[in-house]
Amino acid sequence: MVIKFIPHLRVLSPSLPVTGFPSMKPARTICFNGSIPVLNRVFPFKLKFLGLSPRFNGKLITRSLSTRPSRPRSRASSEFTPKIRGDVRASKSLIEDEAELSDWVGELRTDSFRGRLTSEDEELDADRQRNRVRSSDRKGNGVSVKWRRESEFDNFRESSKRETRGNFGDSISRKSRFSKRFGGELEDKDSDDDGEEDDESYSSRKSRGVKRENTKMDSWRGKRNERGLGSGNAGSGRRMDLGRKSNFHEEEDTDASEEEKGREMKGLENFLSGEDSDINAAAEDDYIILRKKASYALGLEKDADQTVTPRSSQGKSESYLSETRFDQISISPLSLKGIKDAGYEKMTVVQEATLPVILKGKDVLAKAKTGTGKTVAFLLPSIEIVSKLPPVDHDVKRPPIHVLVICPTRELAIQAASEAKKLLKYHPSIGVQVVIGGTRLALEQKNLQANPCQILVATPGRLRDHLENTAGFATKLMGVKVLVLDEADRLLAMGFRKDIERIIAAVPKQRQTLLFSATVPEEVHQICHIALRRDHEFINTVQEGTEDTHSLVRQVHMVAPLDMQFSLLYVLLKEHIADDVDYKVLVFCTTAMVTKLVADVLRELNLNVRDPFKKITELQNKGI
Ligand SMILES: Nc1ncnc2c1ncn2[C@@H]1O[C@H](COP(=O)(O)OP(=O)(O)OP(=O)(O)O)[C@@H](O)[C@H]1O
Repeated sequence: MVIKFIPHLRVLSPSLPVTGFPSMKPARTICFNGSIPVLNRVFPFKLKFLGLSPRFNGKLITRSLSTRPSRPRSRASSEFTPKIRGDVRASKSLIEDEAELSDWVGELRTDSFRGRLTSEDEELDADRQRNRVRSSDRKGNGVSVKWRRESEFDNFRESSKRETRGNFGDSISRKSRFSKRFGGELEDKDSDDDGEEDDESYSSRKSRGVKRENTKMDSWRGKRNERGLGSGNAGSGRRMDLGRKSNFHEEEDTDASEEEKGREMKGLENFLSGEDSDINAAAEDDYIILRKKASYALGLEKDADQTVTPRSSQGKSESYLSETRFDQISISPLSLKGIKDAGYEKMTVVQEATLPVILKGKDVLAKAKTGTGKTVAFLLPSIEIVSKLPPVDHDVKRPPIHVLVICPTRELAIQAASEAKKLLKYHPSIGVQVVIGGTRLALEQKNLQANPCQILVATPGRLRDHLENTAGFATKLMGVKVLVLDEADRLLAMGFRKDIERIIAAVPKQRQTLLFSATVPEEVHQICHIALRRDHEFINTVQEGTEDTHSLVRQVHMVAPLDMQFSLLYVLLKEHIADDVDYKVLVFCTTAMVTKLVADVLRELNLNVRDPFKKITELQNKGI
């Protein structure tokens, strides 16, 4: 039976354009340059016309998701300004990103964006807006900044579509209906340099488009009026607005050719025409491609073109279980019962290799990958050693601690203590306690006093704290028979060397020391010199050439432009959830603020999101 020691966990980072870990194999990279209609459906007025990852003059540009017209911006940082990706990243602070996201989410939370999840709702809404604003149009309101922005997006979408074609392999070489139509017209335009003709065709297009323009513009204007964003120049009309748009382009891109202008007008016309069914269809196509790519990346579907990276790098068994059962080695019946109740029957490779040696009383340096059962490997023999010691007299003022386990993190310490509790189920006289940073020292002192324990699991900083500030603690440590340094490499990498040296000095020299580590760099060797006896045994369960990462943890990374990262995250989550109803996904974001926003938006999208901050507040309230 193959046992998963680590749940199938996928690590997605929506906010990092380059998500890489040292051990991560870039199995496949997904670069996607289309727009994603997922959010368009959910937040139609927010993202509908945001072409994603456009290119400008062959260079990648990004645009902000924010639609706040009220925020004053310098022209250089205008949302319409084509930006080189690197420049944007460098110049835009996280705080700005957060502020924009915050506004965006704030708007999403308003009632006006609720309940528009169906196309019917969208249509109803659009009708309402059209009717509402038709009257305001008669009053001569100018076209809003938003309109201009959307036209601009449309143009960018177009240039993006054309220029990124081919970047996406076969998937993008299939022209979307939108780009086909548009591309075809452009070709005609290219072969025709007659400016008059351009004007003519422009004005005929324009006249064709007026009615539609009203419809679409009204919608935006209505929206803008709703939000009290001003009305522009009274009586200026559309002509002026169009002029404004052209001026904008002249200012932004002095090199814009006639062809480009024509293209803009075309894009504008397409936008004004309201024929967004084609856009949606193209976006729908792109969405399907993205979904497919995501499925392949997550291993939910087999990609005909790509070979799926085997989970086990060397094609070996994924199981870390050995053939030896726990009842085949000499451990007490009470421990065996605990093991059975925990659901363990066979030992893992590291347990099989270390248990007999530790039970013989030898010091051990064990190298084993994370998640391979190290905790049981050091706890079980430790429990056996304690169970053979004479019971502690209840009258003793400072009952000794016999086993001291040092873990690098609070989580690992809690995990080890709970594993110990499982194994101690039938050893009622042996107690286990945990002391970790981030909790109240006084509370721990009280607990140690009230419930003496023979096994103590601790993080180094807090243990040192107790050594220096808890009365009688140093005396208790003088009873240590077994010292365990779990994840020694991490302990040292996290800068606990001084603390460890202090702890080693505080426990008796006559003891057994077990040092478990996933890697054995020079620093670990140095600690071995201080902590382990010379005749210690080095047990290595990591075969040469195997990767550091657990073979059951599948890793892929995708590179996506900032402005489509949320959409991509959403698609991936939906794919994963559809595949696994008992889903558990951790999403890491750059800052606490972004984390909260992403959680809020995912919740708006009806995903079951655990609020990362709620848990912390709960723990703080409980005084932990
Ligand atoms: N012999 C076994 N049979 C089946 N499951 C086991 C066995 N030993 C341990 N496990 C389970 O395997 C999982 C991983 O074990 P454990 O946490 O001890 O690994 P680890 O190497 O200490 O990992 P980490 O480095 O993260 O602490 C746990 O859920 C544990 O309950």
